[in-house]
Formats: sequence, C-alpha cells, structure tokens
Amino acid sequence: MTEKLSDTARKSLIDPLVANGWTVDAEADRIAKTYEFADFTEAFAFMTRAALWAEKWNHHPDWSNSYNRVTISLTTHDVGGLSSLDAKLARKMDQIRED
Ligand SMILES: C[C@H](O)[C@H](O)[C@H]1CNC2=NC(N)=NC(=O)C2=N1
Repeated sequence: MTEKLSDTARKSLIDPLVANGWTVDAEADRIAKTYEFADFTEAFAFMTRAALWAEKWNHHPDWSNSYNRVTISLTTHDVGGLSSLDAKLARKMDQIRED
C-alpha cells in the first residue's frame, strides 16, 4: 500500500537524495533534479532506460527534455505527495546516470 512519507521516512529516504542534488518543493511535495548529458542521444538513452523502470514499477516521472537536459519532477499522484516510490525511482535514476 502506497502512502505519504512520514517525517521519519523523509529523513532516511529524502535527505540522501538532497545530498545528491535533488531539491524538495515542500509546497507541492515533490522532488526535482535536472541532469545534463553530452548530447541528445545520451539524454534520450537515459530516458529510455528510466522509462522501463518506471513502467515496471508502475510509477511514472513528470519530466521534460530539451536537447541534452532532462528535467525530472517526482511525486505520487495517488497520495498527493511523496511516497517511497519517488525515492526508489530517484535512486534508480541516479544509478542509471552513473552507469
Ligand atoms: C492507475 C495507475 O496504476 C496509477 O495511476 C499509477 C500510475 N503511475 C503513477 N505515477 C506516479 N508518479 N504517481 C502515481 O500515483 C501513479 N499512479
């Protein structure tokens, strides 16, 4: 069952993401990050890989792409805020980015 993160869970799940460049929009209860790649091909390859995980986990990013940049915003629409799924997808995106 997906639920909004508790204050304790935010400390353990969201704080490490913030240390890794994610920002928190407290009002919208979202996390965001922009990745910059060498070119469009690299950016789109990242999106393709991330999209497969998003579909596998049935948890989808709000994102946009402009040439070599991918701007990502994560929240859980079903609960109206951050859930553990957002942290899980953010960690996966950081991992894909480093591959
Ligand atoms: C019906 C479907 O399972 C839901 O709408 C899923 C799909 N992907 C989703 N993605 C995100 N980010 N939040 C959701 O609440 C969500 N819900």
